[in-house]
Amino acid sequence: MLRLCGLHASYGKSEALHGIDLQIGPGEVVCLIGRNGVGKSSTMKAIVRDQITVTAGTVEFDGASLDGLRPHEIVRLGVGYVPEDRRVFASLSVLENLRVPGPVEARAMWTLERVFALFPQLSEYRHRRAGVMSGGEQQMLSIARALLTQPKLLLLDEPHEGLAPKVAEEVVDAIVALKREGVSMMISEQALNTIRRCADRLYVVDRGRTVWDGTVDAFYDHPDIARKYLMVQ
Ligand SMILES: Nc1ncnc2c1ncn2[C@@H]1O[C@H](COP(=O)(O)OP(=O)(O)OP(=O)(O)O)[C@@H](O)[C@H]1O
Repeated sequence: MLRLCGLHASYGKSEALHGIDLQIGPGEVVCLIGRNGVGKSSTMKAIVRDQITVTAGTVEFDGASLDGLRPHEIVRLGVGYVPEDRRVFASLSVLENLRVPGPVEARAMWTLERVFALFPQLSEYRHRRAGVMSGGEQQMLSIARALLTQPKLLLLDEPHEGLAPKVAEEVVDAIVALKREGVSMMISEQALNTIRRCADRLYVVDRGRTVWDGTVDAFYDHPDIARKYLMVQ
């Protein structure tokens, strides 16, 4: 479904990714893990061409190269993106934010009714301005809006960053529900309990490169990997 090969990418003249290799199959949930600043967010940005420029390597989605496509064209092909900063429109209501992706066909996989069933608070607050909602509610809104683009693959960048533990747990519950629905996801994640609940496989990123990948069980069988690449040095 998604394949990154030898990906290099830069912010202006500053190269942030120096060789990312990864793939995600249909229905798979893959977590990117690694210390702060190693390139997890940049990998997602490189896939959707957000702020960063791909300078070498390839990104293929459903067998076709994403080279030369603009962000909205990549979304239209089926890559949903929930950025770390959520980017809800603060002055618009929940409902207006959810209408941003455009009209949804009645037989689409994700309709307003279905995203409201996943996030009942959004239904309750549908006329509330997004800017006055809590961080957790804004995160749910950002995920719901991405689902309404009918993604085949959802990229979630640190989905519960900065949220209170109870709200963070609700967001993780929603991710688990999406996994049960068969939604393919790439999640930038630091919390090991989330990884245990959601991930099929992991990629460890270090200094702009993928340095290890394997199943969650294999990761826990190799504590040296966590010591080397995740502990603060
Ligand atoms: N908009 C930007 N302009 C210039 N450099 C950037 C920008 N965003 C990130 N970087 C740099 O790119 C490198 C990778 O950052 P990135 O945000 O991808 O890391 P990360 O693994 O997602 O970390 P975190 O968990 O802290 O978000 C870092 O050196 C960071 O300073």
